[in-house]
Amino acid sequence: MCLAFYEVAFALRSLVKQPAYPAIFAAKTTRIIQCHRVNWRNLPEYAQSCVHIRAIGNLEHGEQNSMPESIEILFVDDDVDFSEGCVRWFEKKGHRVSQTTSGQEGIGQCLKHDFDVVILDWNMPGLCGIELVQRMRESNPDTEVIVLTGEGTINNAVESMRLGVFDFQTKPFPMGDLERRCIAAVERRRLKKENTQLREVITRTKKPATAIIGTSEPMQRLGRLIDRVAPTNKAVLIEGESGTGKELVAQAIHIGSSRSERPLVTINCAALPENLVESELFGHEKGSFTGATAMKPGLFEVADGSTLFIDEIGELPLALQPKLLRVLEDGSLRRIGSHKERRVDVRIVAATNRDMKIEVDEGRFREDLYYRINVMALDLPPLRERDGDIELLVSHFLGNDHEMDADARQALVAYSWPGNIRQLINTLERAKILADDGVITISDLSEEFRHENTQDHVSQSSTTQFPKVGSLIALERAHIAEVLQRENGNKSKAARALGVERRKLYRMMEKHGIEG
Ligand SMILES: Nc1ncnc2c1ncn2[C@@H]1O[C@H](COP(=O)(O)OP(=O)(O)OP(=O)(O)O)[C@@H](O)[C@H]1O
Repeated sequence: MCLAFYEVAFALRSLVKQPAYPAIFAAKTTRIIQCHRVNWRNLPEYAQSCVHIRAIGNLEHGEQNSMPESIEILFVDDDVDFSEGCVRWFEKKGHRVSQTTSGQEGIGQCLKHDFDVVILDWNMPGLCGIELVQRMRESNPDTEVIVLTGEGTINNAVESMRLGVFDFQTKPFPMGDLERRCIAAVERRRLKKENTQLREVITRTKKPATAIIGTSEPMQRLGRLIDRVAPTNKAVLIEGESGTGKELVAQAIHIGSSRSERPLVTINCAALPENLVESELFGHEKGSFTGATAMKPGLFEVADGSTLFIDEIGELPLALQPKLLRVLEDGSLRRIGSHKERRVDVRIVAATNRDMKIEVDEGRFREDLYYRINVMALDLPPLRERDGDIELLVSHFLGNDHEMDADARQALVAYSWPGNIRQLINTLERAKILADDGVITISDLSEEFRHENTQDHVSQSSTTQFPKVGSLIALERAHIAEVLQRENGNKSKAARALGVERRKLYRMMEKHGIEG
């Protein structure tokens, strides 16, 4: 059978003539409110005249979604026979269904659990329809609400749409259609979530993923391991010195997984003040601490269905480690200030430049968490151990507008690269600026490259270029930049040299706009 699918919209211009809708008019002027699919025959006559119908497609039964996934549904209806019938029908279809007979209980359940869809009756003793929908939307803004009522007045329909319910239907309503509406509601929920994810990721992503360059033996081995591990759902721990490309490897693992259509979400534990890490990862409710002016989902929720890359996991505060362990064990978490248990499906890829075994031995990292994140370990070799890769990387990062003479190339190949690929990129960027006529010579490289094979890259003659006159802030900036350069971008070493914690160094770099 071929079903015509209609999107029915109430044209506001007509509705505003009805005194019952001034609030909508004030808020949305000429916009059209979506009313989704309604039973045309059930609409009161005057409503038909102000309804705009647009066919959005013809679908064969079952064509819409070949195999509906299991949906978590809550029925709130005081008609026990009706809702028990619904529960049985939906359970047979493989959905997970709960049921309550009062609005108050329904809200209680929603506070404890994150349902995909709530199907509720409009007229129940105690809370009226509007109040119930309002409270549901407040407590669970992500849950889609479908109203199924015996008294479908246009007034109620419009009020519910205004409150953001997904659909408003009158009883009796065929079960098959109700299931299709639930599937569509879950799709809207998924799209909303994806939208949040994308926005979050866009604000965080500095640049698109880069190809991993390197044909040396250790890099070929790494490539094979990435191919093996990427399609699994297993947690991966990437270890390696600073600047060896750990973030790039995390991106490659995500791209090679079945989650690649969703964005990779990243958090750097060292770049955030300790007290913000928990809220970033797990989210918080409004008012749960000073400054929590609005509810905010954490990155675990943002990464639901995708991969979360936890950079510098060795910096994760000890007090938070049990909470992370719990998500890894059963996918459950609670936002700060909330009793509600939420479930997420997130793959963890973590990275560190610390020796995690030492962290465990010295009591800074929980052993049980270490084994959870270390299901598969990838060890990134330092650049000095990648035979032949320096030449490839130099050619790649030189680009088409610059050349390099043989002496300069030789100096780069002979160098030990303590700051790895990041240092190599910075070295080339600097040399490109200094090069005459686009040709880089040895004189365009800094002092340490001119002394072949020098391991002591901290040149005695390299003096800090402090501004002669200037503010304390400018002095601080110059000093941090100089120490970072001297340590070839290695933040752990730079932090040690500056006598501050790594986390503090990140904040100072951010404050001064120093790139890492
Ligand atoms: N094999 C590679 N091919 C091309 N570019 C690379 C490669 N490895 C690293 N890079 C580049 O080097 C820079 C540093 O890499 P990345 O940030 O992934 O290192 P990291 O190991 O995560 O560093 P940190 O530990 O300091 O966070 C990035 O610009 C990255 O794109």
